[in-house]
Amino acid sequence: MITTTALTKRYGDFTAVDQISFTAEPGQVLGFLGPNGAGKSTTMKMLTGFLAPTSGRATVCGFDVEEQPLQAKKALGYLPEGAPSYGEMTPRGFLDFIAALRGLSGAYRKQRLDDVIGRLQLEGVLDQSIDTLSKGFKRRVGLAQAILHDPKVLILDEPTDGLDPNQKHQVRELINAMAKDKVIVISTHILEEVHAVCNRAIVIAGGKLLADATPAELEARSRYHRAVSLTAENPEQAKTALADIADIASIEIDPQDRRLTAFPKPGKAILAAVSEALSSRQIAVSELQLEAGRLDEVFRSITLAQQVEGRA
Ligand SMILES: Nc1ncnc2c1ncn2[C@@H]1O[C@H](COP(=O)(O)OP(=O)(O)OP(=O)(O)O)[C@@H](O)[C@H]1O
Repeated sequence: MITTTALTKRYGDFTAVDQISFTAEPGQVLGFLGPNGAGKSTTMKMLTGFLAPTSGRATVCGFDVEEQPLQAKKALGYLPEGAPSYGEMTPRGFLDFIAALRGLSGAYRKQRLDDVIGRLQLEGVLDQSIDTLSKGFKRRVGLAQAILHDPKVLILDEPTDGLDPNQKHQVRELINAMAKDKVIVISTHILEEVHAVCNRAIVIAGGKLLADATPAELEARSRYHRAVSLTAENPEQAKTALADIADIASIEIDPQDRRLTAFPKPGKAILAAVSEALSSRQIAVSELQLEAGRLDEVFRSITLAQQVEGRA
């Protein structure tokens, strides 16, 4: 389990992280979402003991990160932003070095090394210097060192950054496979990643925690939540056919792709009425979809509102 209590980092007059408090339990994959410079990495660095907070505190598995740093660090694995720094080492040498630092020995050490090398598919590059690896392999070596001691808490700063779509998929599967009994915190800009791996999302902007919810709860804040969108041969004609449905608040036709979206009045369900109105007027529709909500739109509205407030 991890907790932060009013965790704050100031650089002179500038507040990079502003009183962030949350608790995360095993089984949670918590996504830190936020625009560039939001304070995600700084929060992670304070959680992992790499940066001292100006005020507030963080605990990992009950250990205060500042007062009991060794116990806290033992319980966590950390993938920092970017790549591992020991570029002249090979992945084999680097992982051996980390295994020694983590105090792994004997059969367990071999089992853990084999496990992470296999999971991250590093077999083919074990003896090549890290400097000469592709960005994706560097990232995978970084991930391997983070999970080598099978920690209870994993803090992963943009774990899929620099990976190609197949590798992204593999790393997301790896995170899902490890999620059951660990607390995993990942930072990301990629909203589809939140869908793919997170069961909870914290939105940070301007150093402040602005939302803490499940991805579905965030989507429910979208104006697209429970909207019905469709592609029709003649969208204007479809719009006219839907005009009399009392529970529709508004209808928009996208000027780019000509897709029609009908937005329900608060709390209303309109899918059945839309289908009925279209079929009774025999309007051809190639595709019709009930929307869950759009995370990108919710993300924009939360973080832009903070920017406006921050400037005021
Ligand atoms: N050592 C420092 N001195 C002054 N300002 C800093 C320092 N380190 C970070 N900052 C500032 O703190 C803010 C938060 O940075 P941070 O790296 O935590 O953001 P982030 O959310 O991780 O961004 P990104 O998504 O771009 O990685 C930024 O405005 C950054 O410029």
